Amino acid sequence: MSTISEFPAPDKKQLRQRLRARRNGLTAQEHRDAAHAVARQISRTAEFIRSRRIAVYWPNDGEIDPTPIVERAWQLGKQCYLPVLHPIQPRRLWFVLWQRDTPLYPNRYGIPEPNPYREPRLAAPFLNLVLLPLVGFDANGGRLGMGGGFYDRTFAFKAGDGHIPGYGPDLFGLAHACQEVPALPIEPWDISLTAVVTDRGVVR
Ligand SMILES: Nc1nc2c(c(=O)[nH]1)N(C=O)[C@@H](CNc1ccc(C(=O)N[C@@H](CCC(=O)O)C(=O)O)cc1)CN2
Ligand SMILES: Nc1ncnc2c1ncn2[C@@H]1O[C@H](COP(=O)(O)OP(=O)(O)OP(=O)(O)O)[C@@H](O)[C@H]1O
Repeated sequence: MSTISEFPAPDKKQLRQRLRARRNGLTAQEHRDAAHAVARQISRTAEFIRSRRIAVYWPNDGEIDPTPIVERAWQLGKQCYLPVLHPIQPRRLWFVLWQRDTPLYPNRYGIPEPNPYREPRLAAPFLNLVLLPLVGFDANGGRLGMGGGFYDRTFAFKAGDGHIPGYGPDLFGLAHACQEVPALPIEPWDISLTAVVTDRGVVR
């Protein structure tokens, strides 16, 4: 019997709704404070300091706003990339360079993204660090995303048969501290995170 199946799988869809409502219930001031606290935590990590190419995201639906860390990265001469929905492969992401003056266009979910045919594009393995938005997390590295499996598919190369340990970017999940839940089911396809960064600290 596998350990995974011994956990009663909580209704992930319901959990997602509850956690999304929770972070959307934060005040504008709480969102700003959390964004700055998370930026401060990230900026101190060895991973951030050594990274030259960092994937971030455009905040959506009450997610931690990465703007303060993007500003910091730009000031330090690091390159930031935004996820772009892959035009052909379902539920995979491309990463496209995002500079101060890069025009952005809403994708099918209304999330702004750069034009992948006009701006430089980077394959996922060549990123050094990826900041990814979480809907929920637990103390054991369990994670809950929007449910599309976009990040799981895009970074599946970091695990499984034939993978090279340490190959590919570090992955930091970003979340409000209030997104923590006691236990999430770990699914076979879940990618493992290097750390979860919240406004309260870094959980490795
Ligand atoms: N800021 C941000 N950018 C991101 C992601 C993300 O989670 N956050 N993604 C991470 O995967 C990718 C896009 N995936 C997404 C998946 C679902 C929804 C979403 O809002 N879904 C709606 C249903 C929309 C529909 O049915 O058309 C919902 O769940 O309410 C948004 C983005 C790439 N960019
Ligand atoms: N590497 C993969 N190959 C094929 N299908 C996958 C892979 N990873 C995830 N999936 C599928 O994607 C779906 C969504 O997965 P899950 O609910 O774990 O998404 P999530 O982790 O919340 O989303 P995201 O990765 O976008 O943050 C699942 O039905 C799963 O079967």
